[in-house]
Amino acid sequence: MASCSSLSFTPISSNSDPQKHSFSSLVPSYLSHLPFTSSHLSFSKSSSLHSRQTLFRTHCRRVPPPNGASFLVLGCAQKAEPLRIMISGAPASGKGTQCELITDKYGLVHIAAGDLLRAEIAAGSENGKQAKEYMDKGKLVPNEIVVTMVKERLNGPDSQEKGWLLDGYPRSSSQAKALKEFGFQPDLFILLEVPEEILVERVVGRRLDPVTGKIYHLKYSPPETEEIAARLTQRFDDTEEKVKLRLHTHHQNVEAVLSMYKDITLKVNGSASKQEVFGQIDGALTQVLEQKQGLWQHRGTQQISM
Ligand SMILES: Nc1ncnc2c1ncn2[C@@H]1O[C@H](COP(=O)(O)OP(=O)(O)O)[C@@H](O)[C@H]1O
Repeated sequence: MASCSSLSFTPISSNSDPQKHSFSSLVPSYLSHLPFTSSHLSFSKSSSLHSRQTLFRTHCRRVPPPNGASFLVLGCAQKAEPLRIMISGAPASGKGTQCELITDKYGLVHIAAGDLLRAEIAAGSENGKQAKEYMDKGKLVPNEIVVTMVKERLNGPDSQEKGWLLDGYPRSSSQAKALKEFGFQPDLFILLEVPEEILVERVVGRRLDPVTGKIYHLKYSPPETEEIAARLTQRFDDTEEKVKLRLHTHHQNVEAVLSMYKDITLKVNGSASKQEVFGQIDGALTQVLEQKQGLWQHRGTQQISM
């Protein structure tokens, strides 16, 4: 349901004071189908339009009198639903880099299945111990561990409010189906495509600065100082042997996942520069946002004029 940050009703042929009326008495059944609830509405003696959130539209429309009273709906600012995006690609295809650029611009909550699993390992939990055995072999961690973990993050209030960017999930059709059953449907599925020889080189040279969280590449994006160079770490599964296993797993599963999202898939050449890759993704996200905005405008107009 859309949220309406504030709506003011001002009676125009009634003597009544809107503040004395409850939502249900003031706005009976003829408005009850509007895409917001009474808890989202506020009444005001004044006719000002308050808007506290990022809003996409306002209305100024006279509502036909159903029961003698006549109201001018001065403003309903609806918030379109936030973006829900999935990003997929082989190991080192650039998901992390693009996720950073996307979240910076669109404010989505970044949920990376691999990061959630590494956090479990770092915490020494039972799930983490089990997950590590699979990750060491470049295999998918069982759904019993991954699905619940991801679902909980998607259900978090931040993800619900700001929208989400799901990275590295789903990696199999069963994971995609589980997500669908829980009612999570993305607006766009981004697939980064990079030739295998580039991927292996990227993975083997990839390093992490544990202090800043920044990712470096020994050849393509070397650390700025000797001090940083000295503290860089390598992910335990970023070796040539393990990345080949991970690539194998990726190729085994990617087609099945893609087939579930084929209508909303954006394939991007991930071997282009990071700005070029982001340019394509950004263009698609802008379009999706415009479509969502248009949809809400259409729905709102339809419902208000009923
Ligand atoms: N959705 C998932 N389902 C099962 N296992 C996963 C999932 N996401 C990540 N993993 C495990 O974590 C490992 C690291 O994942 P990730 O950090 O996304 O790196 P990459 O995509 O480069 O392999 C994977 O090789 C796999 O073992």
